[in-house]
Amino acid sequence: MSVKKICCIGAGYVGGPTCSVIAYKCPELQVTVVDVNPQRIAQWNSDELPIFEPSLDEVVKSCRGRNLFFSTDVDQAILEAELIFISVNTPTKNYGLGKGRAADLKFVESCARRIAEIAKSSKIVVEKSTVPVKAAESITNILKANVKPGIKYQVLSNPEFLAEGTAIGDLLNPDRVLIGGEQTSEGQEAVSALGWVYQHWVPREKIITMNTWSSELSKLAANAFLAQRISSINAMSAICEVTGADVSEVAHAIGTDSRIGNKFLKASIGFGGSCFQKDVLNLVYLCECLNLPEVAAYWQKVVDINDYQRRRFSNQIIQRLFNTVTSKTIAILGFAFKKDTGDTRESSAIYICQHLLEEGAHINIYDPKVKKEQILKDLSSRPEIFDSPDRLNELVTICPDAYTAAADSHALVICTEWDEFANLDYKKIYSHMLKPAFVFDGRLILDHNSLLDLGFHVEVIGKRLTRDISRVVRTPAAGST
Ligand SMILES: NC(=O)c1ccc[n+]([C@@H]2O[C@H](COP(=O)([O-])OP(=O)(O)OC[C@H]3O[C@@H](n4cnc5c(N)ncnc54)[C@H](O)[C@@H]3O)[C@@H](O)[C@H]2O)c1
Ligand SMILES: O=c1ccn([C@@H]2O[C@H](COP(=O)(O)OP(=O)(O)O[C@H]3O[C@H](CO)[C@@H](O)[C@H](O)[C@H]3O)[C@@H](O)[C@H]2O)c(=O)[nH]1
Repeated sequence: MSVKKICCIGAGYVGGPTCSVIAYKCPELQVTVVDVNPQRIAQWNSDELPIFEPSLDEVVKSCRGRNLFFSTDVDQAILEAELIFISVNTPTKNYGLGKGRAADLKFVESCARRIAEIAKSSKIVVEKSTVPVKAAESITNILKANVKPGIKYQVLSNPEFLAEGTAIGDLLNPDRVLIGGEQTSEGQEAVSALGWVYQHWVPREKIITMNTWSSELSKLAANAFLAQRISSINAMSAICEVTGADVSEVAHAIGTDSRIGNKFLKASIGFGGSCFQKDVLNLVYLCECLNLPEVAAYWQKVVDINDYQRRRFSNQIIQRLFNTVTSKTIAILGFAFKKDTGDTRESSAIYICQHLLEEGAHINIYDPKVKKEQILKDLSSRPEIFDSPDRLNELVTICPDAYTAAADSHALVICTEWDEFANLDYKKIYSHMLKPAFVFDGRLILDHNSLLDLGFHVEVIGKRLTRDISRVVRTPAAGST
């Protein structure tokens, strides 16, 4: 089947950037991204895109209206396209069977049903959303059960590996593109058709093809391995803080082993984002359903350690502030789940702020890209913390910059590794904070010795660093040798 028109259902963090890059690299293809959310589509058609992603603006503006379209007319786009990406959200189920672990596939299923109802010609349906193994089989069953005469469907798995904040670079220069399909001649023809789209810019050797189930599992496996590395280094960070070892040195030492590699070994306040926790829990649930309880327990620990790391960090703040933060003011720098994105889904900052709010702390929050309404919405996800509706607004202040957030605060907490936080005037910040002034670096981005010299009490993940210890280390005292 030759592909001329592509439709993508779901104009989110994946559908939007992925299809913009396809349109950018394949000018002869017409790409239409559709969504049921009219506000989102209006933003994609405006000067202020619904998501912040470096270089996304340029890519969208170079092809929007030429061969890239954003629309709410889902049916028309389905009707016209030969190839349809399903790129809708697959959140953790919050009801019924598998609640809190299984992926909720209701949006994926509704797309399959819509395609079956609308299509008047054969389609290649591409599962771009992250799904449990065998989801493609369910999509195929729905399509085939509703098939009209003369129409044929092929369902492919083509998971997305982009990371937010680097999405455009990841899409333009992917480590690999994975395509899973049926091991039949029609299946392989569909795999080739999708491969042809990517071959416009991705070298052929980076396009990996396999059976559908391997492809689906590979996506969950990749995220589970990445999340597991973070939980592993964060578990090491707890040992470091007790023993006096330095987690960055340990990460460097193990990362030079080419079998381990040096990426994804940055200790932190725990991984956030819409994917890692959701996908690891999805894997845990899959293992339980497959009667593999030991395997399920193994992966569950990756999430448990992440929860532990977040709680450990907020407990450390409370302990260092003389065991109480009640009515104290704490400045939180960064609310997004990582730098270079405005996305806050599952951000560790949410959990840390909620722990501090539970203790009655006042918090001043500054993030360069997250909007006030989003922060307040995220923090109110646990209404039981606030004994009255006004309490949230009483305890939380959203600030226009880091200096305002820090003024008159007892402590400054780095939650997101935004570059600008490393270059602030900490002398000025110190002079406007209450004393003793504390800095908690949850991302290991600050110059800790300079902060100590300015008079701050400094606490960092994975390293015991007090003013006194630092002095001993940096200026060997007489008689210490
Ligand atoms: N965010 C990431 O970085 C990332 C990376 C790789 C894979 N993924 C996976 O990709 C999928 C999408 O993630 P996302 O972050 O783009 O989600 P998102 O929530 O940003 O976007 C999903 C969009 O789908 C729309 N939608 C839902 N049902 C629809 C329907 N029936 N018809 C039309 N539109 C519909 C929603 O309105 C929403 O705008 C998920 O499975 C996710 O796990 C995400
Ligand atoms: O060494 C590290 C690396 C990351 N993180 C944290 O881990 C989280 C996730 O970061 P990252 O993986 O860079 O961003 P995501 O956008 O969540 O991307 C992940 O999830 C996507 C959705 O499935 C996949 O497509 C990507 O390949 C995968 O990296 C963030 O909170 C990071 O701060 C650390 O704490 N330490």
